[in-house]
Amino acid sequence: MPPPPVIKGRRKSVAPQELNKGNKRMSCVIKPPEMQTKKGKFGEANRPNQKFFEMIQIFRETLEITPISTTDLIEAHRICVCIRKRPLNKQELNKKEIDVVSVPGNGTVLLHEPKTKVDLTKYLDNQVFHFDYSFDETAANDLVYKLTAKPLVQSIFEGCMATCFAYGQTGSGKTHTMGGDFTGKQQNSAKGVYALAAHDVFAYLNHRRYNNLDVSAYVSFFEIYNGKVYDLLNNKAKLRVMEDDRQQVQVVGLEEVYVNSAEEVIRIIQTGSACRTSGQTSANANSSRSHAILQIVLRRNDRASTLHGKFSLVDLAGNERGTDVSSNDRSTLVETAEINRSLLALKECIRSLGKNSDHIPFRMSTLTKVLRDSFIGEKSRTCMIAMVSPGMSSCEYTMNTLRYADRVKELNGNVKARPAAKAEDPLSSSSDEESVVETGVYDAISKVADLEEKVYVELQRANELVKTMEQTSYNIEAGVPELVDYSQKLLETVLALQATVDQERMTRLGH
Ligand SMILES: Nc1ncnc2c1ncn2[C@@H]1O[C@H](COP(=O)(O)OP(=O)(O)OP(=O)(O)O)[C@@H](O)[C@H]1O
Repeated sequence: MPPPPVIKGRRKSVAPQELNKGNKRMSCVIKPPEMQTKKGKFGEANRPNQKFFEMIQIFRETLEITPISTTDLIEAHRICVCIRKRPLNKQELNKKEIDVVSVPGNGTVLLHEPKTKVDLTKYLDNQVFHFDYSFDETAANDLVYKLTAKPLVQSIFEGCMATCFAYGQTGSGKTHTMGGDFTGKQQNSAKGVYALAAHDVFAYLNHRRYNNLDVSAYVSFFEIYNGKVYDLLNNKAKLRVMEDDRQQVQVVGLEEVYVNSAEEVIRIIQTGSACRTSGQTSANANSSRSHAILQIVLRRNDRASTLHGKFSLVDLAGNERGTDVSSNDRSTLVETAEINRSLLALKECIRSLGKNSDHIPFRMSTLTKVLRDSFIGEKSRTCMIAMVSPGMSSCEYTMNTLRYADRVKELNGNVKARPAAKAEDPLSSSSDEESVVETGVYDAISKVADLEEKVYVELQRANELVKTMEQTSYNIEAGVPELVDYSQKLLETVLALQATVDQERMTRLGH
């Protein structure tokens, strides 16, 4: 068996080429006879998947680990994407689940996918991913916060619209990261990204550098479930999302509470979280099927309470809903379509922001609609913390999470500011030619945009239809999956169409 590659040193600089070329597959095969000791070097031989466990251990022994720490340089990112792995939990340990995720540091994450060939030879398909930061199971919330959300807090004092997303499978640690860690069933709200950000907001508010800003802080907390907005600070009142002529999106009637200290914000978070989970049973845990959004808003102390900066912290719905279409339950299918749409739209909006694209597909979901500010203009800052569960049984979901985060990250680093418009030279014939070509491109783009809008309207209709059908007693079980499937395909077509147009435009404009 060839030795697996070694990861050395700091990210991108001294890591071996194989791991630096992007996301790679590496195979590691162990033939059965080599591992037939009853209780060998790696402990219990009666663990299910013991062979895979041993292969992963052998692989890990070759990895050079560079632990991440609070003293690491914090790089300024307009879009930051990182991965956080949680430890195996009690249940997983009891089931002797094996840990298939390695985090050697420097932003690298490896997923060791256990595979079996037709001749029953077991092997690992090792997938390598690179992100801005990667946190292993020992990383505490404050370390994750310091490198991800903390830089965004300061940005809102500079007038930015900052957004931090917690993405991942149910049970992967989104709420643990955002809302605080658990001791038994008790959540320590003071130790989550929400609370740590609130502390820093007040630290900056009281700092002399921002004394002259004359702003105050306000908090709102709401959730989006099945495309509808519910106010968590007002007994889950259902709210409407409206867009005015200037494309400004408003959540009508959303409670915005003036706050004077971090402790007040923590109390509000506790009230909102309690409201979010009230009335739920374990069979109806819609907290993992809804997106929760905490917004800390800075408003000037003028008459109009003008918006100065905003920090949106989003605990997203479990992404396994996005892939789980096997269920025949109608409401689950509708939910799935909705979560699918919002997570796809979110990815495309962040990618459009990364590409400096003029067209941001924010209308594709309620989530992206209410976060429209976050995707527009030079003053947008985004951070995505993608959580992964380490167990072998979560392997497929973990791969989905890593791929999603990777797509969000894909264009990062290649982002250039758009070049200033060239002054027109009436004597230059080539400039005439160029402008003809560009006009052609823009015509094409606007035609495709119209088409896209029409497809979107159709998509909305299809979804409305699903909802209406859901409310009737007519037996429509067979029709719903087809409709959901149809709307999903339609959405994917639209997004692909839009990606092609954006790519074309970037190429023609020389980006
Ligand atoms: N980094 C971590 N360290 C220790 N325990 C963790 C970590 N992340 C998550 N856990 C534990 O794992 C369990 C599930 O985490 P959590 O509730 O945060 O998942 P989630 O992704 O928010 O799920 P859902 O989508 O259902 O809300 C909790 O008991 C939590 O305490």
